[in-house]
Amino acid sequence: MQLMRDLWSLIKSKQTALLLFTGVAGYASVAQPARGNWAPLTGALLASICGATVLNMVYDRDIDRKMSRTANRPLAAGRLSPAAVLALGAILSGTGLAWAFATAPLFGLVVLAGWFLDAVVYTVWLKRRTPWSVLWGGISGGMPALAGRTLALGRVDLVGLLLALAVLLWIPTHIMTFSIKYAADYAEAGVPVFPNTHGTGFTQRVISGSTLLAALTMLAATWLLALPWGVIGVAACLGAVLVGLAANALIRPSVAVNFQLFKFASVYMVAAMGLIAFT
Ligand code: HEM
Ligand SMILES: CC(C)=CCC/C(C)=C/CC/C(C)=C/COP(=O)(O)OP(=O)(O)O
Repeated sequence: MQLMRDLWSLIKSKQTALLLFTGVAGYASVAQPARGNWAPLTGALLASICGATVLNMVYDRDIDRKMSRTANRPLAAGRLSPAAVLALGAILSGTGLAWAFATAPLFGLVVLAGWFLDAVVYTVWLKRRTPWSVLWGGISGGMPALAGRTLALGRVDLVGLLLALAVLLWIPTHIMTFSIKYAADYAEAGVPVFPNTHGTGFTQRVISGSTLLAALTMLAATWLLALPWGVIGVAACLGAVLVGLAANALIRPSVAVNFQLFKFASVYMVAAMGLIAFT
């Protein structure tokens, strides 16, 4: 039972679910998909995302041990063998990437870009060196949405790029809010994050600016998709709530207000991508 729980926690289930959902939304945003089908979309994408995440867990086990939030993860706590989990991450990654390339080379390239930016550029190269690592992690996080759209359409288009950009611009709302709350933990582990390197005020200004841009970018995507006006209105309202929460965090900064924004950021992404997927 503990083994099952440990294996489950290796894939950061909530993060993986949201990433996969953005891929589904990108795919479903095309009314009549020209290529591919749901099996490679969900299967190859899920295996690649899980593969990258499992490899991230292996590489980060030393810093995870130093943070109270992550110290009980199975590798950090020594309950699983790094070699075995490395093999699992490699198998998942290999299967997912091979399936993606076999389905459609362009889809494979976008999935590979997401995998590489997370597993290599973010995790191995930048996370311990610079707070700007989140930029590359954010680009990686936008790749599932672009991959889904690209598989359905057979080419990269503006809407796909806007969906990926919306995820990237949403990243500060998602992770910088979180790193304000856990700044001491990150400092302890030696991971540079904006609140520690540039100060909380600067971080909050970046969050507000990029939240506004993320909401506008998502709105532009819904408009280009020619979704019904009512749906665009709902997307605008959701964006307005997100921007309002970010403005509140800027005007009346507190750990609680910030964390409220972190939580709502996930709700916003699910809802906005849901509107795109199911309209
Ligand atoms: C630079 C990129 C990213 C970083 C550094 C990052 C970091 C984090 C961290 C530290 C957590 C908290 C984990 C915990 O509670 O222990 C988290 C949670 C989460 N992440 Fe990310 N993340 C990134 C990108 C993404 C992307 C692109 C998505 C999906 C589109 C995503 C979805 C989630 C979800 C759904 C959660 C759970 C949130 C909750 O508990 O309310 N993340 N992320
Ligand atoms: C198409 C494809 C395969 C895309 C890959 C998408 C993917 C897995 C993005 C990861 C996003 C990311 C950098 C999370 C950071 O985790 P962290 O290590 O900062 O979080 P932690 O501190 O909780 O471990």
